Amino acid sequence: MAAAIIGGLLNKNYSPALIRVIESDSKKRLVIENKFKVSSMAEFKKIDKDEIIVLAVKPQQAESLLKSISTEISEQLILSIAAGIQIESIGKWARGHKNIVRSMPNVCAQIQLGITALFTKEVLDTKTKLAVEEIVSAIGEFIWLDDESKMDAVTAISGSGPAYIFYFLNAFIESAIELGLSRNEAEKLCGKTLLGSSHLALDQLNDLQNLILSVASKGGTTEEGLKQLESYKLNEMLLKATRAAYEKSKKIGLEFN
Ligand SMILES: NC(=O)C1=CN([C@@H]2O[C@H](COP(=O)(O)OP(=O)(O)OC[C@H]3O[C@@H](n4cnc5c(N)ncnc54)[C@H](OP(=O)(O)O)[C@@H]3O)[C@@H](O)[C@H]2O)C=CC1
Ligand SMILES: O=C(O)[C@@H]1CCC=N1
Repeated sequence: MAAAIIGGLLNKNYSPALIRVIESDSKKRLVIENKFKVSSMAEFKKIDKDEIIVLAVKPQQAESLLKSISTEISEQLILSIAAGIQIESIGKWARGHKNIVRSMPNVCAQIQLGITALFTKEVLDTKTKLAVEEIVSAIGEFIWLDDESKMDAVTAISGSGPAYIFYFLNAFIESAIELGLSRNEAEKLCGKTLLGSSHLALDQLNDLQNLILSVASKGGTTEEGLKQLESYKLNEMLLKATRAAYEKSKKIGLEFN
């Protein structure tokens, strides 16, 4: 995800000189430097107070990392993308630090079509708020949440969501092959169907039933397919899947916080 954010910023003509990566693995450091032409450090050192620290490690790595760098942090803003990790914990691990924004982006950030949810407990000054928004808009769109607890739902929906869509697309392609199409044909037909349908639906999200009806001609083929999806209760399965991800996000919160 960190690479996606860096890529997005560079794509928006952010100067590589403004970005520094902390990476302890020397081989990885070299790859990052070569790929993005940004500077990197093996470990966190004192930084300017108006720099933003993007916390992009795995949730289980956040506590030890923050504790180890807490004496180096002063009033910089910490922008966390770690799933489940609450602002209160980040503050605690960083010796009472307050200037924290918690966010949940998604993997579509890689092509700057991500959606990021943001939350902070602080009243950010305009400059800091704009700087945060500049970072997340480099990887797509963003929304501010009014309640941190919504972050678990966001994680289950737009954070994890791309994986459900990839899972669906993979199954869709396998079905197409099962019906006699070649892999190439199946990938092209299914991929473009998903892309076109997404674009069409984005304009009419409050009228999806109507869109469904516009495809499902009376007595036609789509009706038969839809009947099967309904009889296997795809909607209930989706609810179960998103609820499981939501509960896991809450559990990570409780476990590490
Ligand atoms: N993947 C996704 O779609 C999304 C992920 N997230 C969140 O983003 C965060 C990162 O996820 P993701 O990018 O998938 O995970 P990765 O494991 O790919 O990235 C985490 C990186 O942090 C590095 N790291 C660990 N400890 C340190 C340290 N002490 N100093 C410097 N670097 C360190 C890891 O290095 P090493 O491998 O050497 O340990 C690794 O390169 C997670 O908290 C996740 O919840 C949020 C939204 C979407
Ligand atoms: O699966 C995860 O835990 C992370 C958070 C959202 C997407 N990936």
